[in-house]
Amino acid sequence: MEMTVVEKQKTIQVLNPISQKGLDYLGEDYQVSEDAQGAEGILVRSYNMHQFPLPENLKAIARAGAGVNNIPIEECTSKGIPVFNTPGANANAVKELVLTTLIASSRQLFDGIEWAKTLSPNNGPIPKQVESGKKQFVGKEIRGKTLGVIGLGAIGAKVANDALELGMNVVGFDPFVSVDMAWELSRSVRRVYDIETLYQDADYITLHVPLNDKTRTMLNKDAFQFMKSDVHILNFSRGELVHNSDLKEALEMENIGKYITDFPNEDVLTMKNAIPIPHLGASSQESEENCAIMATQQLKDYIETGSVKNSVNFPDVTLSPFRHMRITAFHNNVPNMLSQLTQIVSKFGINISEMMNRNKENVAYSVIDFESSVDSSIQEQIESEMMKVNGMISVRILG
Ligand SMILES: NC(=O)c1ccc[n+]([C@@H]2O[C@H](COP(=O)([O-])OP(=O)(O)OC[C@H]3O[C@@H](n4cnc5c(N)ncnc54)[C@H](O)[C@@H]3O)[C@@H](O)[C@H]2O)c1
Ligand SMILES: O=C(O)CC[C@@H](O)C(=O)O
Repeated sequence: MEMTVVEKQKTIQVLNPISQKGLDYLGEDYQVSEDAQGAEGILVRSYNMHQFPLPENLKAIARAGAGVNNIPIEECTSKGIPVFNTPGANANAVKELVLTTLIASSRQLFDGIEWAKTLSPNNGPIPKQVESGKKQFVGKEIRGKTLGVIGLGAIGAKVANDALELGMNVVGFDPFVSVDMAWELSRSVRRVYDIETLYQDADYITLHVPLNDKTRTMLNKDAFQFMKSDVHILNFSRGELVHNSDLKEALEMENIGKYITDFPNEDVLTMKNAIPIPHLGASSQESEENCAIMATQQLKDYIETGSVKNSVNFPDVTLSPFRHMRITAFHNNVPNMLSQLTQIVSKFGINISEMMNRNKENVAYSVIDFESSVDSSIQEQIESEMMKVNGMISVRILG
């Protein structure tokens, strides 16, 4: 009788809806579950993972999106779990919504629509009421006005370039802009090196920075005091970048004009001249598919080969498939690690076919390919010896 050995499927836990186009990339060796039971990978969008107990067997987390402030990065690093994101995959979707709302708020479209919905035939013919009431909603064209873009990454650079095409003057601020993004950016964007100049010059300000300890509440009363009193501020990055009570006061006192945000909270909903949008920046079919495909591929590639692409806490390493066995080790970025690891391998009389080491800030990732396979008891011994090396965080044996 012929026996079929059924390989156990790997489990990927999904914490938010992930486009099926992305999940299809996992193939039949994987099962997708909302349950943490045995999960080796997690796919997540905006779910807040800070109080979330990480599954015991977890190998990696992939964020289908850009911002990773909902993930406990430090905890993941200390446990040797890479966190991936999908840079640029939703940038076009966000850019389109930023430009849409920039024009719509400038033309008082949101207020106008709300007013139109309140009209009643009891007060006379609707067309007559429209024509007599529309004068309250005379807006401004954006052509010839100045847009200040804070953060010139994947989204900010796209917004800046397209705003120029719409006839705006664009001022950009980003002290850490990457070389790739600097190449993307039109030379007509005027870069400034002090943010106050941007605040002073801009008729519209759009925020495209990550939320971190340096950017939290960066828009506060000290910032608002430099701005034009009719400035429109667009926040499609994160709510916490803006100081709530300072914002409320600035809007009440008409020190700023309007606040358009993709991140409404209890306070924002009651603020004068605030326009709440229910986090729709990345909610296009194309963007959801792009993010899901990129996140799934990166997660699967890491689980199966140890390759690292677009991780926020691991160094990038592109690896070709291995023939027999591969060891990946994640450790502190200290001297002599690779030689300690090769010594352990050679003690077991194993030939090494390839090895490499990459670092990122204070951590590093070493990969060693074996020229032959070894049985599971030797694998266990190698893993346990490597885990004893000073500075070692995690070890995986693949194959
Ligand atoms: N509304 C949405 O649905 C949505 C979608 C995607 C991204 N986002 C948010 O937008 C943010 C930006 O996304 P992205 O794809 O452009 O990311 P990105 O990493 O490509 O760009 C961020 C840019 O901000 C710059 N920066 C960092 N700190 C800064 C500071 N203090 N001052 C000025 N610039 C600074 C960086 O140098 C980088 O160029 C994300 O972190 C996320 O929070 C929101
Ligand atoms: O998943 C989403 O809908 C939003 C994602 C967005 O906030 C991001 O940071 O990429």
